[in-house]
Amino acid sequence: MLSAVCIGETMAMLTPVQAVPLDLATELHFGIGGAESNVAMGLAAMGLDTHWISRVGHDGFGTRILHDLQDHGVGISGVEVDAGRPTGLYVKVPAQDSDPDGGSSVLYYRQGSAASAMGRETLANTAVSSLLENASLIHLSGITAALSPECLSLLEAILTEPRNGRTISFDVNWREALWAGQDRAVLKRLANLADVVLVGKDEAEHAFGTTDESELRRLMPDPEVLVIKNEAISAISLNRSGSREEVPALSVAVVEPVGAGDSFAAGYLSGVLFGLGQKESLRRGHVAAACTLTVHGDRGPLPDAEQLAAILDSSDDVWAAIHVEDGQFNTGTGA
Ligand SMILES: Nc1ncnc2c1ncn2[C@@H]1O[C@H](COP(=O)(O)OP(=O)(O)OP(=O)(O)O)[C@@H](O)[C@H]1O
Ligand SMILES: O=C(O)C(=O)C[C@H](O)[C@H](O)CO
Repeated sequence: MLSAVCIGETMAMLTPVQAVPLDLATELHFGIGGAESNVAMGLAAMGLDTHWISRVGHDGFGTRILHDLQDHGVGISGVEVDAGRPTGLYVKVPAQDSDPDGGSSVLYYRQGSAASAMGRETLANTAVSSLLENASLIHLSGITAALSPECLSLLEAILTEPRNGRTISFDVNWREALWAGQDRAVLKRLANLADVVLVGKDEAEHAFGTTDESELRRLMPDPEVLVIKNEAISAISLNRSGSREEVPALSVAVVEPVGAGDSFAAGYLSGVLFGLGQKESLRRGHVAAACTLTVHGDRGPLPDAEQLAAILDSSDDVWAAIHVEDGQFNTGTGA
């Protein structure tokens, strides 16, 4: 059976209930957020046997994270509970009207968290090693590399193990606040050890100093596939063999962009795992991202299986006419 394993930190997430600056908030909504566990939930929603490897504190935040993941069908046998360190926390402040780029801002309280203490020795945990050994896909991200030197060495250990038929994907997931004063060159090194690399054009500038497609491929020659996402425009996959596929993004009435990259990763990687071609996999990425873009929060529900299949199989003309709003996919053609 195909199985996927995602590794990384998930935090408790607090966000003002009303769209007001944090100091004026009277109520905070309590949820959870973590890029790699978002991917895990997305892969589980696509019908894959999916597991999450991480560490949480022995506290209510950690317990909530474990329950939420289980509720979404993600296996948690590879999660350690650390009695000596807390679960990480972040606060997401919604976009303000005065905000020129309309983005929400994030405050992290994750230094010294349970997950940031993961390291090479995590691989000695028998549940963890057996999940990794049996995985068809292992998904990692650049966020983990920035959490601590121990977390970085965990990624290096996983990426340099013999593959034995496994695929390792690496989402660059640039997070500005985590890289201040750290050497971002490690991201290029890690990416070149992976089989599939995903990066947003906006992130590429920060992480690699360029958004140019050929230059990015020159900097990352080793992965079998490099996927470059360009928000509302398109996503491009560049194969090591030289082939290139570009699929336009869907037209979406965006409510909030957070989590779209994770949903894209889940959709795209589900295609890779099911053995589909690049065009089909990129389309799956766009569809999953569109579902998330039309909701508040890190993940939106997918269309039912029948509609999903119809959208994914649509002609290029129908694809170009699709508009997504409130989680509804409309083609205007009745298709
Ligand atoms: N305005 C938009 N309209 C339509 N689709 C979009 C839009 N913005 C993002 N997407 C979808 O979300 C995917 C990921 O977006 P983006 O290029 O921002 O990646 P990212 O920077 O990795 O995301 P994240 O900030 O979540 O990590 C895109 O490939 C596309 O499918
Ligand atoms: O920013 C991070 O480190 C997170 O993992 C929190 C969010 O869930 C993430 O930004 C969405 O991708």
